[in-house]
Amino acid sequence: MLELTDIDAFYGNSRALQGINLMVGGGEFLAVLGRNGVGKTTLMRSILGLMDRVTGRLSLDGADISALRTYQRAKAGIAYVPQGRGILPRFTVRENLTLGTFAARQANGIEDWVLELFPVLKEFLNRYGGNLSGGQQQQLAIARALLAQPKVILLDEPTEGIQPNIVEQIEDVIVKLNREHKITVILVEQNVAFARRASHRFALLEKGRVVAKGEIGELTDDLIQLHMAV
Ligand SMILES: Nc1ncnc2c1ncn2[C@@H]1O[C@H](COP(=O)(O)OP(=O)(O)OP(=O)(O)O)[C@@H](O)[C@H]1O
Repeated sequence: MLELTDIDAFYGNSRALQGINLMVGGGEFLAVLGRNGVGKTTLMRSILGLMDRVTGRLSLDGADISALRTYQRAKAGIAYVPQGRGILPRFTVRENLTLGTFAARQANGIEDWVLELFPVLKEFLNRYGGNLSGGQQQQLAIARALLAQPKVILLDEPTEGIQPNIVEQIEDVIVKLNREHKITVILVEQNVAFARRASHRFALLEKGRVVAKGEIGELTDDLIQLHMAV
C-alpha cells in the first residue's frame, strides 16, 4: 500500500502541490486526472523522490520512504514510466531493457514474461531505441519499468501522442498488469474513457490540490466538466 500524507512539493520557492492525501491499496488501480499544469507530473515526481523539496509523509507497505533516494525507492518497488518515455536513443532495445533490470530486487535479467507482453521488442532487441516508433518506445518504457520488478508502477500519460492502432494494445497491457499480475497502478491520464475502463479509484487535481476523489463509479460527467474541460 502506498500512502501520501500532507504532501507539499516545491520548485524552488513555488509550491506546486499542497496538502495531498492519497492512499492506494495493494493491487489497486488509481487514475490521477486533471487539466494541464495542475500538478499530476509533480505528484509522480514526488513519489519517486525527483523533486527539489517535498514535505509530508510517504509510506510504502507501512515503511516510511520519505527520506529515501530515488534509486532506493526503485529498489523498494516503485517504477516510473515518464511522460516522453525517457528511452535512450543510442542504446539498443536490449540495453534499454537491461537498465531496468538494475533496479530489480532479485537479479533476473530480461524476463521472458515481459517480452511476451511486447512481441515487437523481442523482434527488435538489437535495434536502437531511437529508431523505434513512438508506440514501440512506449512499450519499451513500460517493459523497462516492469523489469525492475515493481509493486507499484507510475504511468504518466502512456498513450499520449501514440498511433491509434497501438493505443488499445498499450491500454490492454496496462489493465493486464493490474488484473493478472497484481501490480498496483497509478495512471496519469487525460483520456477519461480509459481511466473509467481501467481504474478502481480516481483523484482529480486542481491547482496542486486534490479536489475530488473516490470510487471510479463516482466520477460523474459534472466533475469532469468542472475540473477537466478546457
Ligand atoms: N521544472 C519546473 N520549475 C518550476 N515550475 C514547474 C516545473 N515543472 C512544472 N512546474 C509548474 O508546476 C505546476 C504543475 O506542473 P505539472 O507538470 O506537475 O502539471 P501536470 O498536471 O502534470 O501538467 P501536464 O499534463 O501538462 O504535464 C505548473 O504550474 C508548472 O508550471
